[in-house]
Amino acid sequence: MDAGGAGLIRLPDGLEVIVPGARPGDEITLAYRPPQPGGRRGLAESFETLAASPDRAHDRCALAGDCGGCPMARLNYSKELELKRDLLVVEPLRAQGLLDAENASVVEAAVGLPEEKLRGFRNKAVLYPGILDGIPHFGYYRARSQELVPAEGCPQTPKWMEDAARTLAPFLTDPAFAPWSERTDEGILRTLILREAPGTGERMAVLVVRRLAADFAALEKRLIDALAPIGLAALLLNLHEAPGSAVLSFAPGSTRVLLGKSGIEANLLGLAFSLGAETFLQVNTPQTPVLYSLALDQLGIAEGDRVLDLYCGVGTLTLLAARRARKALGIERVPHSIECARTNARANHLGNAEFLALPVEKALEREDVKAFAPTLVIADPAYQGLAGGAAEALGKLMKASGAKRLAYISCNPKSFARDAAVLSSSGLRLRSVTPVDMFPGAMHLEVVGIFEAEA
Ligand SMILES: C[S@@+](CC[C@H](N)C(=O)[O-])C[C@H]1O[C@@H](n2cnc3c(N)ncnc32)[C@H](O)[C@@H]1O
Repeated sequence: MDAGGAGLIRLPDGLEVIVPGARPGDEITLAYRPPQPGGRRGLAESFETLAASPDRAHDRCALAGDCGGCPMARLNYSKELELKRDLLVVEPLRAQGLLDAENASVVEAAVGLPEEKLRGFRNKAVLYPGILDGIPHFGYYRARSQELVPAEGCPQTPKWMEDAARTLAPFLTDPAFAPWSERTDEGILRTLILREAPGTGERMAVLVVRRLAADFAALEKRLIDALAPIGLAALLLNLHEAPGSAVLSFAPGSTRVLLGKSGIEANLLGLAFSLGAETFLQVNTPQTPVLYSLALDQLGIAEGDRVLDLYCGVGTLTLLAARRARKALGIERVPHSIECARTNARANHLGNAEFLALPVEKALEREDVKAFAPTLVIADPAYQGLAGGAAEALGKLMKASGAKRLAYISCNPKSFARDAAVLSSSGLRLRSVTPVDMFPGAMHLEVVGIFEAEA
């Protein structure tokens, strides 16, 4: 398979042909378009399966072929984990020269979900409205397009989220709730965000609107009544007037409460966290504590440690680390997340956790951050990884402060491999890489990399 989840055939002359929909182990006949002159890869125009791969799964997702979000859901789960580990994690590390004879076995087997948790694991769904063949629906966009695929039947989505979407769909024919079109800028409703707080099960819905219709107040009452059986703890309205594909508006005053509270309360590994409309939290409920525990256990926090948590969001890992350490310092560039982190620290009576609202690449150059002199570091960056010189600056800071270990959690093994090469050349040894599957079915793996300071 290629890294996008399509089948890939290697011909004896070294050329490759991409066969979307085919799986490793399938026996097929195909017609294909050869590569462009100078190119290496051709594309299948059609294919016929003579014998299906023994690793094919037929019952994991009925939408897998149509929606394109989970190309791996047509394989059995153990094969999916094995392939994703090799394609997404081993290959980029090898390309960076990090898997030499000495380091060949640093990549562990991928940690997957138990079979019974492969359904309904999402705690967040971002659904788009649309009218398909005259019928109103909420759904996901088909991979690499803005074509709507109705969400009904998506195995990742909990049933109550499907029920909420089904309840609201008929309202889409009301002009005060009509689907917004990015192309024409007509309509009202941009997205429906549904969230469920891990640990407590509290439910939230956010209606993101491009504009408010004059008669929205009348509709509001009917929406609230219709949603009553869903048992929402929070129903919010987010006014998002800017063009573009950002899911909601972060502008002050853009979110108001229609029903219940302004946020929901989560409990993660025994600590309480407030979730607002826009708060970042890992989307996979059963796998989040697995990921965090693995990173914190492998970091090996002792009572006297000073833990620096980079890209800390609302302080989830900072506070979990603070519970085991002498002091923890979280750094994050979104000021609102830092406010939430401070509130979360107070709510959990963790007075040994502090937070700074700064871009990491700038913070690592500051004297007060250097003076914190961490003994251990956590980094959990966004897709871009330790960007803007942060990898080099982190290597220097860890050396200067004599920090023992770094736990680097990454949602993008490619930028992880790039950063691992920089960190390795600044005196940190890559001890282990554990892939953790946060998105079964999708071509995605999270990794936890542990780096040790060389003696
Ligand atoms: C993958 S999230 C991790 C959040 C947190 N560790 C958690 O598990 O909930 C990455 C975080 O990095 C923040 N971020 C992105 N770029 C940043 C930068 N240059 N400096 C600081 N924070 C940044 C994002 O706002 C986001 O909260």
